Amino acid sequence: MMAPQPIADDPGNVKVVVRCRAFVRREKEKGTRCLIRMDPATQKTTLLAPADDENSSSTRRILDDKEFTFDRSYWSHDESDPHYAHQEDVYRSFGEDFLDHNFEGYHTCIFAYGQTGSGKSYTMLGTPDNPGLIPRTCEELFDRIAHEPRPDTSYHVQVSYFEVYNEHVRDLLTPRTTPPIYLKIRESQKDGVYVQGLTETEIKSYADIERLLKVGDLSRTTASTKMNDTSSRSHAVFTIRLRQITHSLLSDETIERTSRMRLVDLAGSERAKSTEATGQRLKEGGQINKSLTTLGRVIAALADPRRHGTKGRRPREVVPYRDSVLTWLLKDSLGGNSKTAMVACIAPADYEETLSTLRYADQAKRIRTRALVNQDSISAAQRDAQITEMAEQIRSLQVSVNAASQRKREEATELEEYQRQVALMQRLMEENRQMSAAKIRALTSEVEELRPVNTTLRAEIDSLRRHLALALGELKNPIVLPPPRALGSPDFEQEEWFGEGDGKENSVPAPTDDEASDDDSDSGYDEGDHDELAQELQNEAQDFLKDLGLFRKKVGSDQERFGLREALAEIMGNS
Ligand SMILES: Nc1ncnc2c1ncn2[C@@H]1O[C@H](COP(=O)(O)OP(=O)(O)OP(=O)(O)O)[C@@H](O)[C@H]1O
Repeated sequence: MMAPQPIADDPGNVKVVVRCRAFVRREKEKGTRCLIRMDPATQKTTLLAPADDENSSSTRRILDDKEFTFDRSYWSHDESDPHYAHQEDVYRSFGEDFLDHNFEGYHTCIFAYGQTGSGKSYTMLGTPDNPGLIPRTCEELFDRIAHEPRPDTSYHVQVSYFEVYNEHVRDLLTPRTTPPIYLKIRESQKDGVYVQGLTETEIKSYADIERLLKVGDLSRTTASTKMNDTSSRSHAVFTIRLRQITHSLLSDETIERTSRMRLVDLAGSERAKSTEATGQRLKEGGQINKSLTTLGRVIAALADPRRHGTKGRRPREVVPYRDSVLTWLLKDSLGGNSKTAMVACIAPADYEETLSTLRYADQAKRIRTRALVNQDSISAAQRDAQITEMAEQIRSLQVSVNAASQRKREEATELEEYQRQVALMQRLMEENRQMSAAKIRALTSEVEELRPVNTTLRAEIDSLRRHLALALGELKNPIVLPPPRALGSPDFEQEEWFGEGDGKENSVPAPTDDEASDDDSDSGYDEGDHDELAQELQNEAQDFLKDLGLFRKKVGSDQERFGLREALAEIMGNS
């Protein structure tokens, strides 16, 4: 759809009305005097200075009567008064006009301002018996749609409801959550300032709206303060969006009007002293006052006649919309494309607070907005062109969707490949694990097989050691045997003699001349031969022991590698 084209520019001032409520029980009990006078003929509102004993001002200044003139002054203080303004009167003389503007295609905004407990919620929402501006406007909206239908027009109504609490935006048409969900504020060329993700509900009847209002009011942040049992601690913004699509058979033209009606119930301005607030209430009060002060600065900047900056005058002052969430959201309604009204609600017996409200309202009177009819009209030919353009758009979107799904498919293939690789890796790892287990099993059985060989070898080593020890002992202390002799030979006697000799046992016989000339090797008892043999045996034994050491080491390293600690430790212990 094309952006709505303005067909009429209606610069006008913000409409300001004031409403004075009745005494509440607390005030009646105190026997408070009413400080407000209203003249129905001139729409003048007079704030009377309190008597000395009623003066709550801390400075005890001399207070004067103050007079203000507004578009309307609603006297809702004394029901017996012929000029008493009922809820119906307020709607008929003021709210109804704004509904007319909506049907004409203008954006509108009505906001209620005033100190805490001054009657803002009563004016905007009212009670089931005395409904206020919001329900009355909605009821009449559907009444008009039902009873004055133009056969060539179709109507579409959407509503949204949110609150600004402690500088956060919360949807009132969704259930409360803990922690609360806060929505973001966005600004765009086309839509201006808007709340991102806000629920916009299509409405078919007033009954739907009644239901949604109940949901929203239950969700709204309220609390009991000294000034009001059910004090609204947030600013609540109820928005109705009306789309009227008219098709003229005569000109074959389609006209679409889109208008937005904002109905704002602000939180009450308050003095901590009057509300006796502490803790959370005091913090809320601080935030409420902060956003209302910013609203005051925005109003002051917009009301400043110099802001339109003609030659030689001071340049246009920057309006501090962005200094609070509330003013940012109401930017368009306060100083832009909107017909706007303010209902200043006042309590009948609070001079200071009422004076502040009336001054605020008096300043708002000077704000000028430039309301436009938000209308988009297209001929049949344009509509056809639009349809063609949209069809083209759909086609290109289809291409994007296809490309996106192709990308998705590719991503899916990549994912599949990844999963395949992971599976492969897992399989390889499993195979490795199985191989290691098999190796360990094989080594274990090898060790088991070697165990008896090992035992045998140990036994052999032991016996060899013993042999070696004996051989060495024998070499060191040889047993001398008589030389072999033929039986009956003449030397036999001599041999005996030799045995007795010099009485020494095992003494070496003196060699004969022949023997002395003989080579040493002939003798089996040569000392050098003994040493050599001993050395040889020793070396062999050492080699053997070295081999055994290597074998042990091998078994030890296998034990390390394959973790057969216990089994091998046992083996090693045995060896
Ligand atoms: N015009 C009126 N006629 C009768 N009672 C009224 C009128 N206006 C307000 N009241 C009563 O005054 C009390 C305070 O009104 P309300 O809750 O509307 O104040 P408020 O300005 O919205 O306060 P707050 O800022 O704390 O939310 C309520 O009990 C309400 O019923």
